[in-house]
Formats: sequence, structure tokens, C-alpha cells
Amino acid sequence: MTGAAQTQGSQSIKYATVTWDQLHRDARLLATELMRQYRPFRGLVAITRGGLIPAAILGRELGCRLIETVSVVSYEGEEGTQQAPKLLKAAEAAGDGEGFLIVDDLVDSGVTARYVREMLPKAVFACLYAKPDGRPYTDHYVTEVAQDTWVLFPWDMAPQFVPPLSRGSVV
Ligand SMILES: O=P(O)(O)OC[C@H]1O[C@H](OP(=O)(O)OP(=O)(O)O)[C@H](O)[C@@H]1O
Ligand SMILES: Nc1nc2[nH]cnc2c(=O)[nH]1
Ligand SMILES: [Mg+2]
Repeated sequence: MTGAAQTQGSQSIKYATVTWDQLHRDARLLATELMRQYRPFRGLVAITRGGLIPAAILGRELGCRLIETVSVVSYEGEEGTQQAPKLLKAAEAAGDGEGFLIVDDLVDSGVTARYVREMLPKAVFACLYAKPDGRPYTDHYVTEVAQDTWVLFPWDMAPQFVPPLSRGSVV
């Protein structure tokens, strides 16, 4: 994970960028830990969309071909900042979650994880990255990220031209 700061107006935003290679390595590290701790899972539940690619990698490593999805949208509540999750698709094949592993890319506030866990109380929850507020809602994660940092996943980015320093650009 690589750190960077970007200024937008008067605000400085901190980013942690994750490359495809790093994401793949982290997903394999997570798989190693899960293999050590659990009997084979009956299936995985990917939280769309961010959990889909981590779930594909974990499914391959753990030898698990049943991958169910749950689709949740979190949006701003009318009174301002409170997020209210809305279910677009339930994980019907997972029952109460027994024998299933819920997979997401990260936990931030923990709102999404808490909501999905309430639907699948017997499932194990794992993600790649965890911010402090979300950490209590995941059983496993690989790397902690500061709460004020936005994780940029490989699917959020594209390589682009950067002018050389000699042209006076600021890095
Ligand atoms: O802990 P929280 O504050 O709930 O945030 C974490 C969730 O936010 C992101 O998903 P998002 O809702 O942006 O949708 P996406 O996966 O489709 O990109 C991320 O993939 C997690 O699912
Ligand atoms: N890409 C991305 N999505 C998020 N959703 C909630 N927090 C984050 C984050 O840090 N990065
Ligand atoms: Mg998501």
C-alpha cells in the first residue's frame, strides 16, 4: 500500500493506493490465515461490488466454488450524515450464514459489515483492509488503514501521463 496526499481546494486528502499485485498478495495472505483457522467453508458471500474480486481470489485459494452475493447500498440519511443501508439482493443460498465466509474489500465505518452480519449471524467475516471504526465488525483483515485515509483500489485508478519534474510540475 502506498500513501499519497492530494489537495482539493483548501482540503488535503490522504490516499492509500493498492495495486493489483498488492491486492492479490493480501488476498492470499488472508486465505492462508483462514485455512489455518477454519474447516473448509460451505461457500462464500461476496458483498458487491468491492468484495467480488477478493472473493474470487479466496474462492480459488480455499477450493470453494459456491460464491453467493449480497448487494447493499449505503446512502446519506435525510438528516445529514447518518448512513442507512438498503438491501438490493439477499444472500439466499447462505441461510443464517452457518459454514459461510462473508468477504468484502474493506470495512470503514463498519455500517455495511454490521448490516450484512445481522442477516448472516453465523457466518465468519473477512476483508482485506480495515479502518479503526470498522475493525470491531470484521473477524479477519490483513492491513489496518487510518480512518482519515481513502483507499484507492486498482479498479478505481488508471495509469496516466505525469509531466517530468524539469517542466516545473509539483509532485
Ligand atoms: O464500512 P462502510 O463505511 O460501510 O464502508 C465499507 C463499504 O464501502 C464500500 O462499498 P460501497 O458501498 O462504496 O459500494 P461498492 O462496493 O459497490 O463500491 C466498500 O466496498 C465496503 O463495502
Ligand atoms: N474505494 C473506497 N471505498 C470506500 N468505501 C468506504 N471507505 C472507502 C475507501 O476508503 N475506499
Ligand atoms: Mg462495497
